[in-house]
Parts: sequence; structure tokens; C-alpha cells
Amino acid sequence: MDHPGNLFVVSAPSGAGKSSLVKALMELDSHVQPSVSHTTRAPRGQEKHGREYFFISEPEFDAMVAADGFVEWANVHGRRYGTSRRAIEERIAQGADVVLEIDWQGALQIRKSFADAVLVFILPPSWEELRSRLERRGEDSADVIELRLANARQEMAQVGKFDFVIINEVFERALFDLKTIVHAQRLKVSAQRRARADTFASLDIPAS
Ligand SMILES: Nc1nc2c(ncn2[C@@H]2O[C@H](COP(=O)(O)OP(=O)(O)O)[C@@H](O)[C@H]2O)c(=O)[nH]1
Ligand SMILES: Nc1ncnc2c1ncn2[C@@H]1O[C@H](COP(=O)(O)OP(=O)(O)O)[C@@H](O)[C@H]1O
Repeated sequence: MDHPGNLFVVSAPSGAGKSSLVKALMELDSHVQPSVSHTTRAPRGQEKHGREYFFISEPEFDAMVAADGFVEWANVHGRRYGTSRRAIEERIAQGADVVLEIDWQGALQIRKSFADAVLVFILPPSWEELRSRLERRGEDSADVIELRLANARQEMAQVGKFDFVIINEVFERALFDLKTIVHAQRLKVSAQRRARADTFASLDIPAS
């Protein structure tokens, strides 16, 4: 590919539906690729090393931090999570559009390193629905659910720092909104490239 790809960041409180939305987006759009993060949390039931996350120990995480192996990392719900520098830089350079599912602290670090990254925040329609999604998912203990709900309040307070906000009430509608954001970013970048390459020249538009 000639051009680097786009970088999208999707953040949300736990249970708002970001993993489901990003997974559905990737099924519809083969040009969008995930970045598999590293974490020190334990795998859930169906999770596989290298698919949802690279599950590593605290010392292994320390070693990656020391080697500058992360473009960003953060402490979330008492565990550490990080995005490997190599994984995203290689893919973007190859022209893929990469989606990071990371928390707000990571999102703001990404914006510092990648000024063109598009930051999307997913909100649940209500607190009751957020709680019931966490309970229905059936993957976390009652204590973990309470911790995640308590943390959700501070996470949601960051929503104003994001470029776009999607309320995930009706899933298909939220997915449409996410697809629209990806599409709009591609159009924007393509228009900028064409303007730079002067490929609108046949229209003889006066320079501004
Ligand atoms: N900063 C940062 N946050 C991450 C990363 N990977 C996952 N997270 C965030 O860590 C939080 C917990 O993720 P997880 O344990 O999978 O729970 P879930 O959000 O309920 O599915 C979520 O807010 C994720 O977005 C990462 O590489 N960096
Ligand atoms: N719009 C929606 N309506 C109802 N349930 C949803 C919706 N979006 C996601 N869910 C469900 O809510 C739960 C949490 O979603 P998940 O994608 O795991 O959230 P997150 O990755 O933000 O923690 C899952 O069981 C998922 O199937």
C-alpha cells in the first residue's frame, strides 16, 4: 500500500458494548484490524492468549515497559493493559486501519503520539442497562462488577475529550454510527491527499 492507514480508538466503561461493536465492525469491514493488547489480568472463560489479549505476568509487563515496547499503557480496574508499539506501527505503515479498544487514559496518550487518531467514546443508555449487561455477560464476579461500575463514573467524565460519542442502545444503530465515523475519516484523508497531489486539477479550481 502507498499510504499509511488510519488509527481509531474506541473507549467505554466496561459493559457498554465496545468489544461487541468493534467485533461486528471488523466482520463487515476487512480493512479494519484490531490491535491485541497485553494485560496482566487473568483470561476469562473463552478468551485465548494472542486473540483477545496477550496474557502476561507483572514482571513480563515491567520488562516491556522498560524496553519501551508500549505506545501507551495504563492501570485499569487494578490491572495493567498496554498497546504494543510494534503491532500498531507495522500495521498502519502497511495501510491497514487499526482499531484500539483501550481505556480513556490510553486514548489520551495515543492522541499525543498520533495527532490524527480518531477517538470514539461509547456510552450505555442508562446505569441500569450497564449493570444488567455486565451481569448478563456472566464473565465477572459480583465484586469485579461493582468495581467496574464504580470506575465507570470517572471514565464517563472523560467523554468531552473524545471526538465522537455513540450511545449504544440499539446495537445496529450504534454499529451504523461507528461505521459512519470510519467512513468519514477515510473520506477526509482521501480528500486531503487528492488536494495535496493536485488531482482536482482537471476542475481548474483557483488556489485558496
Ligand atoms: N490503556 C489501555 N487500556 C486497555 C488496553 N486493553 C484494554 N484496555 C481497557 O481495559 C479495560 C478493561 O478491559 P477488559 O478487562 O477486557 O474488560 P471489558 O472492558 O469489560 O471487556 C477496558 O476499559 C479496556 O478498554 C490497552 O492496551 N491499553
Ligand atoms: N446494544 C446492546 N443491547 C443489548 N446488549 C448489548 C448491546 N451491546 C452489547 N451488549 C451486550 O452487553 C454485554 C457487554 O458487551 P461487551 O461488548 O462485552 O462490552 P465491553 O467490551 O464494553 O465491556 C455483552 O453481553 C453484549 O452482548
